[in-house]
Amino acid sequence: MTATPQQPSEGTNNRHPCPPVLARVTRTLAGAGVDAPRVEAELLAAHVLGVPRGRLLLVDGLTDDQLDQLAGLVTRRAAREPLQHLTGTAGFRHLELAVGPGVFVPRPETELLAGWGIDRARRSVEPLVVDLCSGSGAVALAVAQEVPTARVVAVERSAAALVWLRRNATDRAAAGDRPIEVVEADVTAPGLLDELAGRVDVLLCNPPYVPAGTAVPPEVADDPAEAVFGGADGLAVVRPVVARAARLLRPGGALAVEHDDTHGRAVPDLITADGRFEAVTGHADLAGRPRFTTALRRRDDASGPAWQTGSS
Ligand SMILES: C[S@@+](CC[C@H](N)C(=O)[O-])C[C@H]1O[C@@H](n2cnc3c(N)ncnc32)[C@H](O)[C@@H]1O
Repeated sequence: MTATPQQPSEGTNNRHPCPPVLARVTRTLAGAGVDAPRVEAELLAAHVLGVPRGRLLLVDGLTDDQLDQLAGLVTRRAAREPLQHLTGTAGFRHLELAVGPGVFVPRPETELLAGWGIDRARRSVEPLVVDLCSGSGAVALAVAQEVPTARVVAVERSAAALVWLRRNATDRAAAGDRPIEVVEADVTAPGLLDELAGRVDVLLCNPPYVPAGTAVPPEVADDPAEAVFGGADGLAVVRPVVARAARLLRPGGALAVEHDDTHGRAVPDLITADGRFEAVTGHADLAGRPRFTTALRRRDDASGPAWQTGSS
């Protein structure tokens, strides 16, 4: 799309009607290899106009200034800057989260993991839910919104991500959701949240899991590397998280861990091999690829409950 505003045509009152603008933006984004160019064209135009996407065609076109602003955003998006960094927000289930450089942009596939966790949490009266590797707070805040009786603890290590997490947590609390507890910590640290050992009802985690060296699309390259890459085999954070989950969950408590689509066997095997889980189940994402694994903390722990012995 050209950044030069068009001359207003007679009768448009200095307005550029949306349909042809959207068509041009769509062509530009498609040419840049953006996956859903029409949807993104509409989202960018809606952002500039300050209206919901569904109301775009009811708007009386864009002004010259708005067209300029849109052209600037389209240029950046065509250079594959993430859409959510341009709009400053990311939708996640029923939430609109603030995101930007320094924090992982929440993905639609993680909504499924969050939904599974929410369903499990609703089975307890006042569930204790832990979200490890919390990033923007997407999973933790979705639970807090959808399970108002839940006590939710969100753990994140990155100072940059924590800024967004705390901002989103403050915004949601101001909107009336039960405040979540934000913990700055390394989820692989021995002793993490030991004070909750054996008491957690649901533990959710979307860790960095892409094997180091894997080629990723430009938008993913804009996410912080520590949010994306999980060591040589992609399991460097998953392994200690599973051990920690076994220690923190109560008997019968529920675990869900997101993983790479190449780990559809490795993560269920790893959880099973721990010996403290049962009902280990793989789940696919919206595209049908293996995406997260769930399990329940065994009630009959033959090796003795780790949460009583002090081991991790
Ligand atoms: C894939 S992102 C997930 C963010 C969020 N849960 C979501 O689903 O959108 C992984 C997050 O884990 C954080 N992280 C990576 N290693 C960590 C560690 N050892 N301890 C705590 N957080 C870590 C990263 O900073 C990043 O925010």
